Order: sequence, then structure tokens, then C-alpha cells
Amino acid sequence: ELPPGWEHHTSRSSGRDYFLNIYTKESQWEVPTRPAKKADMDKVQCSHLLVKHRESRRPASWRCDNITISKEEALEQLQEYRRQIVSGEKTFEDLASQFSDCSSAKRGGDLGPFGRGQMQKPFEDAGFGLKVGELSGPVWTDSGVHIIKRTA
Ligand SMILES: N=C(N)NCCC[C@H](NC(=O)[C@@H]1CCC/C1=C/[C@H](COP(=O)(O)O)NC=O)C(N)=O
Repeated sequence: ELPPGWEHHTSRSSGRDYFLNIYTKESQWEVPTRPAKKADMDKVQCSHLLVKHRESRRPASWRCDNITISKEEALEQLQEYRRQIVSGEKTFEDLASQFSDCSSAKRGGDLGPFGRGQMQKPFEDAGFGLKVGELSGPVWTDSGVHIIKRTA
């Protein structure tokens, strides 16, 4: 008998049993011993690619200690990254790791889960407005201009 919130499945490829959390859709090989955790609806998890410009609140980053490009130039760069992601030429994580002006670049842009009140408002509203897996258009904050991917 499984704890509540789990489904018992058999993997088609390996024939092994696995267990599916019916709330978060996460699966695991280990037999669950505790009830499945529900999605923490008041939090979202997002990754972002930030391009800073000379009017950013902190016009510096791990990539560049004095950022002088204009807002227009930052937007052009960001739109090119977005095009490459949407076309499938590049992955979000690759471009964020290489080009994001946020320290989260080291984690492919991942900011971890956050609730309301933590991020600058335009970023928060964009993140909470995305479906899981969806990619935002350009989002402006005092930090610069971002594209955001909601991951959970
Ligand atoms: N909770 C988590 N993971 N960290 C705390 C985030 C604090 C928050 N940060 C932001 O809103 C900017 C925009 C979205 C992401 C973000 C990242 C900024 C961007 O770079 P900066 O303008 O700071 O140089 N780097 C770190 O904070 C804020 N209220 O200022």
C-alpha cells in the first residue's frame, strides 16, 4: 500500500517499477515512505538570462567590471539570444551560463524557488505569469533586461 499522493508505474524502457508524485508529476525509483508533497503553489522557480546596460542599478557583473552598452544594445543582444533559444539552435542554460550578467549564470540562470515579495516587481509578475516551461519576452527591471524561463 503506497502513502497518499503516489502512483505506482512500470518503466516501459527498463521494466523497472517507479513512483509518480501526482501533484508535482515528479517520478522516483525509491519506494515512497511518506505522503507525496504538494506543489508549493505560492512559489515559482525560474531561470533568467540578464543583459545589463549602462543605466543598470549595478552596471557590472562577473563578465564585465564596467558595463557601458546602451539599453537599446542590451535589448538587441537579448532578442538575439531569445531567437537562438526559440529556434533550438542553443539551449537557455548554455546561453545564460555564457552571457547572463547575473551570478546565477553559474547555475544556467537558475534562481531557485521564490515567492512574491522577493524579486523586483516586473520580474516577479513576469515569473508568476508564466506556465511551467514557458519563456518570457524581454522584461525590464532596474538590473537590466531579462528573459525568464519558468521551470517549476
Ligand atoms: N532570492 C534570490 N535568489 N536572490 C535575491 C534576489 C534579490 C532581488 N534581485 C532581483 O530582483 C534581480 C532581478 C531578478 C533576479 C535578480 C538578480 C540580481 C541582478 O543583478 P543586480 O542588479 O542585483 O546586480 N542579482 C541578485 O540579486 C532583488 N529584490 O533585488
